[in-house]
Amino acid sequence: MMTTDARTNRAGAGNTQAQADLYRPASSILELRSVSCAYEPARPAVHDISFLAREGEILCLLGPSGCGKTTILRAIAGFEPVRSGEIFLSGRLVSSSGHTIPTEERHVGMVFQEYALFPHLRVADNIAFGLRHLSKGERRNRVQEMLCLTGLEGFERRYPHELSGGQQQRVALSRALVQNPVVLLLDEPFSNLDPDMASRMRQELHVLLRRMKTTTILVTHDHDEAFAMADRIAVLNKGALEQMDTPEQIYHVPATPFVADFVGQADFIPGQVRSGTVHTELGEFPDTLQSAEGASVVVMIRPDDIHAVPDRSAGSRIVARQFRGSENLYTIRLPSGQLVHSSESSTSVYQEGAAVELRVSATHTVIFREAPPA
Ligand SMILES: Nc1ncnc2c1ncn2[C@@H]1O[C@H](COP(=O)(O)OP(=O)(O)OP(=O)(O)O)[C@@H](O)[C@H]1O
Repeated sequence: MMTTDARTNRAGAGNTQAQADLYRPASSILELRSVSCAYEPARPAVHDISFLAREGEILCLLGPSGCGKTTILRAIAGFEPVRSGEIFLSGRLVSSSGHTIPTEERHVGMVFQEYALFPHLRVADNIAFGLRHLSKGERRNRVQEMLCLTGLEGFERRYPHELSGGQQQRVALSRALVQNPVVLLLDEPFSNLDPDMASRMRQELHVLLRRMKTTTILVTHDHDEAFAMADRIAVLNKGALEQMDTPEQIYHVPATPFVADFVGQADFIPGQVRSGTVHTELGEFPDTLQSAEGASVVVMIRPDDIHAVPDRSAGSRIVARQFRGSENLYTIRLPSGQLVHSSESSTSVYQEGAAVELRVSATHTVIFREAPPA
């Protein structure tokens, strides 16, 4: 398999004109330019996708089922041809319309939901599978190094069926990482683990990827997972890229109502623009859209920006309390009947029906022309 040097050389190679055409300066490890893929000609599964991943970056593809996450991952791996657009790995053109470099020449590492370990091979042999070109001694050293990094020392002689789900996942990761891939592709790698184990594995993997400085593309439909793992998140909807940004920006400054709604609890309060200000039942907000006088807009507010204070004379009422361990999430009915949410500390316990005054912190409110479809 490849070494770091081979990677650098490959990106800079190209003695003939034909080769030169296939290479471009490696400003990024992975770049997609206006990529579209379709299983059926008339219905693109992903459409006009552009993004790049920098060296060592952990990038999450986040979106609901069927939005095209796996298709993008498969196109990067070379399993899926692109209809139009280009994919570059280390500056090398690997996919374009009518041109697909085979998977085995892309030097990508992959871990799928079901891990796909070889059941008849012991842990050490599973990890060493892609290292057959190395000498026996070198192979042993590399496997030992991975066992140590992933905490699998002592398990090398076990078969996959003798391991827990979390241990199997570590073997799958080791098998991918031991080959020093240009990019590591992870497709919902925690979906087969129970919540506690998934959370532990997320933290372990994060530390490991940081230590190895491995550029990683992680597919998930779970926004908490994306927030916990990613340097940047690409939010997808119906085959299109809605927003690509840091987790904080995605959460606090969503580009579209879909993103706002998908990545966390959000309330959309209707308002009217008068003299550059949006007037709503919850108060006034600056109109960042610079709408026409009298225009109808909605204000997106997160529960952490709405603070509920008990006040017998207030017109809003607590409808429900959801205890979430570190916080209470309250559903509150405004005098108009609209429901909004407020997150309060776990020690602030208010009864159903209690009257509360709502204070909104305007720092993270976002104005949209319309609410997302119900
Ligand atoms: N082999 C296939 N043949 C035809 N259509 C397909 C095929 N694979 C996927 N699709 C369609 O392409 C679209 C994108 O699918 P994809 O698997 O990439 O979505 P996803 O976001 O990964 O979904 P999930 O989270 O459920 O895995 C969907 O509409 C899906 O039905």
